[in-house]
Amino acid sequence: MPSNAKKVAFAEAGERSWCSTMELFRLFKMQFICHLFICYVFLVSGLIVNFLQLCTLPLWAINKQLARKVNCRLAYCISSQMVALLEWWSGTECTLYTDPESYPFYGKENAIVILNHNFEIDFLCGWTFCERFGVLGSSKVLAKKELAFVPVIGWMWYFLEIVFCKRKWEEDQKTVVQSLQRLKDYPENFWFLLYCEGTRFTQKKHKISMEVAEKKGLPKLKYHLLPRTKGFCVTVQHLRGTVTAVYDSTLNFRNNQIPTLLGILNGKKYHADLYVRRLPLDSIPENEAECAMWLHKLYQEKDELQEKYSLTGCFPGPTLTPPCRPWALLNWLFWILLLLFPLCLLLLRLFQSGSTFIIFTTVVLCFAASLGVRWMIGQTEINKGSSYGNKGGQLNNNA
Ligand SMILES: CC/C=C\C/C=C\C/C=C\C/C=C\C/C=C\C/C=C\CCC(=O)SCCNC(=O)CCNC(=O)[C@H](O)C(C)(C)COP(=O)(O)OP(=O)(O)OC[C@H]1O[C@@H](n2cnc3c(N)ncnc32)[C@H](O)[C@@H]1OP(=O)(O)O
Ligand SMILES: CCCCCCCCCCCCCCCCCC(=O)OC[C@@H](O)COP(=O)(O)O
Repeated sequence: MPSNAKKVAFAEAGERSWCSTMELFRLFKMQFICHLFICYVFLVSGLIVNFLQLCTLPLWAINKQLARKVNCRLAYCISSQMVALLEWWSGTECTLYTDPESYPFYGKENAIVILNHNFEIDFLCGWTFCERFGVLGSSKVLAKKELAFVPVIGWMWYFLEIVFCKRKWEEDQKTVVQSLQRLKDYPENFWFLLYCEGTRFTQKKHKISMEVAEKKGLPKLKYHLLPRTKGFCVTVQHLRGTVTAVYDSTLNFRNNQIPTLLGILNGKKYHADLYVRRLPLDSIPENEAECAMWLHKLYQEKDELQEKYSLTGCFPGPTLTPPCRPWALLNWLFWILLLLFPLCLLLLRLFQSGSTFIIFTTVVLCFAASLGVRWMIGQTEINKGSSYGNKGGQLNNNA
């Protein structure tokens, strides 16, 4: 065989074996036993971190700023595991479309992030960008109160001073303002995420919110629910002087993919596109009614952008994707190695004991834990979402 043909045959054989290895790895990632192990690491490490967070309580009285910094690092141990799952396990790619003048500010200032709420893993893509710009541990959100009770993540959020709301303004106003005031002297750079739509997009919620838009004389949106303006206005008002910009962010997935957390756990690769516009906070009106109108106008622009994306399959402008950092993976590997040994020891002891009762109890406990994790994953699923936004509600005259 001529040497060139030999080289080609060699390269082809190499490629074939690479492909079959990747195929095996793909099948491996879909195995239930892998998911069980990932969830075991997440749950046990999460509960350890929650316990350590609890131990920082006395520190808050002595040195509040130090306690906050410690809690940011502890929270990173939990949230970065989910980011590692997205980046390294599923291999999902995240592309950032933004202008080069804004890029140097990301991660170097406090900002309010506005994001569309259409996907089950939009929060995870948000976290991924937080990780890449070094603000994952300190990232904040205006979250619905129900999430505070989710073990691990919800409990971690208490110590991160996350702002919770019941989505009933009369009850929320006081607590939301108090929580925002507390962030004024936060010792780490943070991004404060606001899903102004207040709930995830469903056809029913969209139809109802467009009826509200019509009654308010606002233009209809095709890809977004009508934004709720109170949370945004109050955040801008109370974080003025603390945050310097609003990051108007729009997320989409290539080829009309509908990503899910279960898909990520199964190793399914997605491609996320995020478009970010940096808007200086000074450009946002101080007057509440004007601020609300500003937000409605922003959502009209976001809607036009989504229309462009659906026509062209990409956002306009340059892409400047921050590189994937190794820390999330290293943190995950650390917990895997730490928790693998006691698990093996436990399983060994279990089978050595030969006791049917102990083995049965362990199987029942594993089953209960996996049901618990399944419930947690359910929190991210749109079809299990709340009924908030399914009713039009009363209208005031001011938009
Ligand atoms: C460089 C990279 C950049 C970016 C990277 C991207 C992101 C990374 C950033 C940070 C990551 C951080 C964390 C992420 C991790 C996890 C996040 C996970 C989840 C949390 C998400 C949630 O829980 S979302 C739900 C909770 N949040 C919100 O609801 C926020 C928005 N809502 C508000 O602001 C509300 O105003 C409120 C909650 C404060 C109060 O709500 P309420 O309903 O009581 O009052 P409203 O005044 O808003 O509503 C009444 C008015 O609305 C009109 N109305 C009635 N029906 C409808 C309807 N169906 N649709 C629209 N409007 C309606 C009604 O007429 C009233 O009108 P008024 O004229 O009287 O105002
Ligand atoms: C290493 C990783 C292991 C993964 C396995 C375990 C995964 C456990 C995941 C728990 C995730 C809990 C965090 C939930 C964040 C959900 C964000 C969200 O999207 O909330 C919805 C609200 O905005 C609106 O709610 P609706 O009114 O639409 O209803």
